[in-house]
Amino acid sequence: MSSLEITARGAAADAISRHVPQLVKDQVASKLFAQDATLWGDAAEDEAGKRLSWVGLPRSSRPLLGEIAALREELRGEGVSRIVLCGMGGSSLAPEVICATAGVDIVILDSSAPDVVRRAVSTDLRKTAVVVSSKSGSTVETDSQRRAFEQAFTDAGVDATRRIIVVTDPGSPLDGEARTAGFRVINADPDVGGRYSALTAFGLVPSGLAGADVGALLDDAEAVADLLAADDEGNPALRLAAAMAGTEPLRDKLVLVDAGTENIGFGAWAEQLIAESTGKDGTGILPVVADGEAPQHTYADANVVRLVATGGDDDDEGVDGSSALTDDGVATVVDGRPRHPDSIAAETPGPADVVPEEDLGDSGSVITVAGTLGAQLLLWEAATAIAGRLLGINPFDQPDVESAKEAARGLLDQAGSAQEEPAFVDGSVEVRALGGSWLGDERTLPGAVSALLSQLDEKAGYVAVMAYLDREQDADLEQVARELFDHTGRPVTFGWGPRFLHSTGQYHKGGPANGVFIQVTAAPEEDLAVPGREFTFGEFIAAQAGGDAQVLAEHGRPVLRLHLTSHGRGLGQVRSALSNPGA
Ligand SMILES: O=P(O)(O)OC[C@H]1O[C@](O)(CO)[C@@H](O)[C@@H]1O
Repeated sequence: MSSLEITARGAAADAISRHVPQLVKDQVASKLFAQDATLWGDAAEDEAGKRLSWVGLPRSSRPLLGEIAALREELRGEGVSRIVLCGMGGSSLAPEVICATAGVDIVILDSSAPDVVRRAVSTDLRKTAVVVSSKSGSTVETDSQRRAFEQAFTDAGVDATRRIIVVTDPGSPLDGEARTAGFRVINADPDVGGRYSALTAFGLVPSGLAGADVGALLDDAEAVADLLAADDEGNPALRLAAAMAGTEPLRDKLVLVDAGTENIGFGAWAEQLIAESTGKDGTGILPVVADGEAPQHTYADANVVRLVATGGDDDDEGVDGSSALTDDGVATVVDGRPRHPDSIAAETPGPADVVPEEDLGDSGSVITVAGTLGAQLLLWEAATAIAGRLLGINPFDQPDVESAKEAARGLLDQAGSAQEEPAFVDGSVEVRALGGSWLGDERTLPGAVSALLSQLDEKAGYVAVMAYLDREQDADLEQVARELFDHTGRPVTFGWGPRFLHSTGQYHKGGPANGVFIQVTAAPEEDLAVPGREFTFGEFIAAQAGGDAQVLAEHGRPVLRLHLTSHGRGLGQVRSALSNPGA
């Protein structure tokens, strides 16, 4: 029996009733799984035509399993007990969730901060194997990380060609370079985009080498593939897509709440999939990852997704617009009675009765999702692609990401040139304000935070905190997202830089122009050279932050740049100012 369950309340249930019949009528599910590239309109057809192979991965990825198992045994035989994954966005987010959920260790290196890279390359090197994953083969963070590891292995007298495994598209720049250098290379399916690549070699190789049961992951995905391809009102992908992107007016803040799911860190993976797929042409769905005890997201544009443990959650049973898989197929619950969609469609052609708004408690729109990780990876990929059709956008391109990379390259070329002068310095924090004259005559850090928050659109806005720091050692900073939410009553996202540039970065620049941005950077304890390159890791991450801030400001977004000249003291000041805005 498959274990995929979607229930919905309020506006989300109403959206399901309103949109799913048409999606069934248009045969969207079966066309998607037949890789029909016309589903998103003419402008998207070319890109979609080379980005749909993921629908077949539960089967087409099977040949990888033997190769991964053999490689894992070979490495263990050589004393390898530590797997490091160098990769950004879709090249590392899935393995992080797969391994956390499987309870196996893996080190994810998705940072260009010198202190973070140094820690990764100088720990247990003799027991370490490194997977270098990059679909394009041209991501500068990943290339720099590889260079650092290659140098470290050489310095330690370890044969790097025995310890570096490369995953990349056939024919990418990295493919050729790695084979020439003698590294093992595993090619991935080129017709799958990064954020849809969880069930390709990008998700499976590092996870399998770390000890996760990737065969079971494919089994769980395969168990629901036919259900997700069915033109049927009980299809969970159709329901989730409608609930995500079909509310009227659109509730475009999708709050992902860990409400007991066994899929650890799932929100961080879904965040890139949803934000980078939908955040363009001035529209999109903003994932707001609310880990832990979620505060009440009761603002009118919130759509709350409760990720519950597989096996269901009795809070919402018997509620309209829900679909639950049972042994005998799919039942949709209407008026508390399990009914097959066919019988419902016959009897109730219009929207099924929606639970009255006043009965919804705090949130006007709630979606509850349960399912194994393998099943949910395929579910959310299908739902996001279908949501793109409902939003009228191409879910397979990321047009605005390149602009930030280009700006970063430009700043690297000027590397060493002094950054623009700060507006002022408060203790150990340099303060810069971009994207308008909103700072006014504020000359304290708390005052600057208040000035930025005064730009926040109270009906549709969000705050994005972007910390180019060490997500292990500075992890506590993430709590400011909750504190800023409590203060503003508006959604707050928190991203570690440059990691978020490959996740929500597209949305920040291409999505609705209603974000206000707080960027935190720091001088490294000690810089680190990038072997063979004319810049250091410290110069690179500073250029990434500067480039992103520049592009955001060019898009008219207000950006508050906070640079710590002394890590400890500066971080304390920033924590205090963000925890008590206007204090
Ligand atoms: O796997 P690559 O090509 O290194 O790209 C990493 C990530 O960067 C992006 O291309 C842009 O953010 C993502 O779509 C992708 O997952």
